[in-house]
Amino acid sequence: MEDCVPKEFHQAGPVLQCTGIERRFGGLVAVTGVDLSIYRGEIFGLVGPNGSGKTTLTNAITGFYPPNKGTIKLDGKDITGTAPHKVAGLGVARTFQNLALFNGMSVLDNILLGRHIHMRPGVIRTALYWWLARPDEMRNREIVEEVIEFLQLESVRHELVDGIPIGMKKRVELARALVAEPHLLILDEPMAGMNQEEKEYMARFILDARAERGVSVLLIEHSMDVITGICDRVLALNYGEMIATGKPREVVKDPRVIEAYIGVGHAA
Ligand SMILES: Nc1ncnc2c1ncn2[C@@H]1O[C@H](COP(=O)(O)OP(=O)(O)OP(=O)(O)O)[C@@H](O)[C@H]1O
Repeated sequence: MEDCVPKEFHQAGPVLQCTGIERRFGGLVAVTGVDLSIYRGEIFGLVGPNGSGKTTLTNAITGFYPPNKGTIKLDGKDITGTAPHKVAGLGVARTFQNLALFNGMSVLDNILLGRHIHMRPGVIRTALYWWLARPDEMRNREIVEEVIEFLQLESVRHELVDGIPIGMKKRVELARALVAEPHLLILDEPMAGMNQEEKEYMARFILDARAERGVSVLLIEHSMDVITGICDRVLALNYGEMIATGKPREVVKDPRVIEAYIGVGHAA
């Protein structure tokens, strides 16, 4: 697997290393024997048919469903089983397959929520507002403004998220993840439900986030055009197991991947 890591990423070293990951739900083995390394600055794709274990793997990494077996290292440090809020505090941000925005709140307020991991509450802090809390608040506002501009959300900033189109909602979710200033960004189907133009915008934003904000990305995506267009490497899962890994153009042509998607194996 390491053989196909482009040289520039290999030199930068891994940000995430998963080894022998297994997660069961009762008798169901959702993910088993998964090894995966993401290098600094890489955009790493995760593909597989519905129910193949992609979300379960990301839930294991982010601490929502800790693995039953295996280890997860972030920046070389073992974080296996670490609680989700702590994993977030270590620089991992994610978006969800089903939008997790707060309806009834504005775009701006939804994005501001992404800063919560950098907010330090406390009685003394509040009492010393001008000396301690205010600089933090200014930084929060500054980064939020920066990300709103970066993702071109200016025109909808005061609108309720309920009323904006799906493509914009997905962008708001990305904004909320980016304001946390992550170094690893996990995107669970960020282009689901989008039209072609919206997809192209989102692909551009992901590439720019890597280039301008230095994030590494784990991208779950069904569209093979997107995978071959923006990912450096890709891992394909089926029934919770790794079936192919490597360069996107090779993985999408792999007969096991084609079979998994077409469902030939399911019929047998
Ligand atoms: N909380 C849970 N409890 C029980 N089973 C679960 C749970 N979460 C996932 N599963 C099961 O684990 C398997 C893998 O599901 P998972 O959602 O990880 O797949 P996926 O590849 O992300 O699918 P999709 O593309 O549809 O999102 C499925 O059989 C699913 O039903």
